[in-house]
Amino acid sequence: MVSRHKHDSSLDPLSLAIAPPPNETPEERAKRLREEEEAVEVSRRIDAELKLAKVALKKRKDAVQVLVLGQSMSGKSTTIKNFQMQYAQKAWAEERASWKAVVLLNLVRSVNTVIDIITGTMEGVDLLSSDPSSQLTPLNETHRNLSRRLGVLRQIERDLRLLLGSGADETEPEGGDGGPQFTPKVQEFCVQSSSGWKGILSRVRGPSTGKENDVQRVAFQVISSCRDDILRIWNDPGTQSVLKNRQAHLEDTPGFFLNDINRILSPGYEPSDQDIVRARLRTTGVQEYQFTLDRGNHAPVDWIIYDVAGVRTSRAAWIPYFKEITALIFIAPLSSFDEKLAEDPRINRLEDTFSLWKTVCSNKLLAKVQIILFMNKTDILRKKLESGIKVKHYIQEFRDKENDYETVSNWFKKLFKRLYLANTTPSREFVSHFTSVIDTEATSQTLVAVQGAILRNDFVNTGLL
Ligand SMILES: Nc1nc2c(ncn2[C@@H]2O[C@H](COP(=O)(O)OP(=O)(O)OP(=O)(O)O)[C@@H](O)[C@H]2O)c(=O)[nH]1
Ligand SMILES: [Mg+2]
Repeated sequence: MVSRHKHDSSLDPLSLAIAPPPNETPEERAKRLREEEEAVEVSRRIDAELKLAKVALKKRKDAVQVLVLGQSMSGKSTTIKNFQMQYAQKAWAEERASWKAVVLLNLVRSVNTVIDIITGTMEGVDLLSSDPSSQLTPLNETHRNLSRRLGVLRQIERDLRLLLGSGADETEPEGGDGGPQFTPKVQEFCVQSSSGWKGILSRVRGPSTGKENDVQRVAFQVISSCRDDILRIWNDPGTQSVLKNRQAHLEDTPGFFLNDINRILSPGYEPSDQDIVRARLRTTGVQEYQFTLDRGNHAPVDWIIYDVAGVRTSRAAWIPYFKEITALIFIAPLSSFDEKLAEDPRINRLEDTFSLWKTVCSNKLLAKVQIILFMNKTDILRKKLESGIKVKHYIQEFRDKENDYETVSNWFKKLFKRLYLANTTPSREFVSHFTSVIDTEATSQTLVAVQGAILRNDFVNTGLL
């Protein structure tokens, strides 16, 4: 019969290994016990962290994940700002002050553009056209003096750009043209940041002190000291006539704040919601925003929205997100029918958008993803058409149709729908909205509709409906 031996630690190699030394002094014993306690504490902490990571991963998997896509300047970040304003009011309020530096940068950039055009005209260097009639200018010595005095704003623009990082530059660093298709440089551009604007916030304000950044403070002072000169040069009929002659419609360019200069330079200025949606800062890498959407009687739902860079060289960074997402919002700026891509002036911007749209609709990884089209910048489209710009001069297929807003916008919608139906997976519905995402009130209605549609679709896909 086999008898059970009482456990003998002298026979157990593990017990032997961790047993205290035979001649341990009281100090050594105290030290050993302290170290053992610390080790237990570290292990407990790791367990807790692992548990938290697991919960976070599950939360992420359960979240509604939305990718916002479109070419650069289409209005992706502005759409997400609307989401933030509506559903993440605390973060929105905390970040408000950080937009001041962006507004100031946008403002000085417009002034510097005006000065570039004026000095170019005065020196006989035609910046925007080769029209010989433009050599006759209504400019004089006053313009020259004002431009010279405002030269100090060049340094202010440089300082603010440095403060705000690479997104403050409209041009991409050197690096090849990927074309409208996705290039294979995924890793290189896949810079994930979960901080979004918070990164900028901490750069603009001291992260711990919350005090206004020196660069921003000096910029505000210098721009304030130039206010009268800026107003004189901007409101001058000669300047306006030169700008008109050069077809430099500054008022319609992103981040235009020259008409708000008195308000912006008043003491204690803080950007309004409208200022923030109108401010322009290019997205670099991928930024992530999280919201919890309260749904009245239903359980709240977590949302993760990804904002990506739209320039051609960054589009490869979109692909890894295709596998994760629930829905994709595609932003198509309709007003761009007469513009060229900044990164490749040979390509019409609307053609690039159509080409991207086709690629997205036919992408196999997105076969089950709900796609929602925002036909954006309708306010600028309307203005352009009313000012007499003819669509047929840029898109021949439009032919001799009426050049009014209703006809043009509905014709564009038909083109998007036709491309969609020819390329999408069967039974996926075509969902589209005409938008002007700087109109926050109208956009909030659109977002409610989008939210409902995405949740409904998600429930159907997960078998909950
Ligand atoms: N007038 C008008 N301006 C808009 C509209 N949508 C966006 N904008 C402006 O256009 C500029 C560019 O918008 P963003 O949201 O930064 O563009 P984006 O698609 O994120 O661009 P990238 O980050 O470069 O990819 C901003 O100054 C916006 O205020 C619109 O519907 N109407
Ligand atoms: Mg952006």
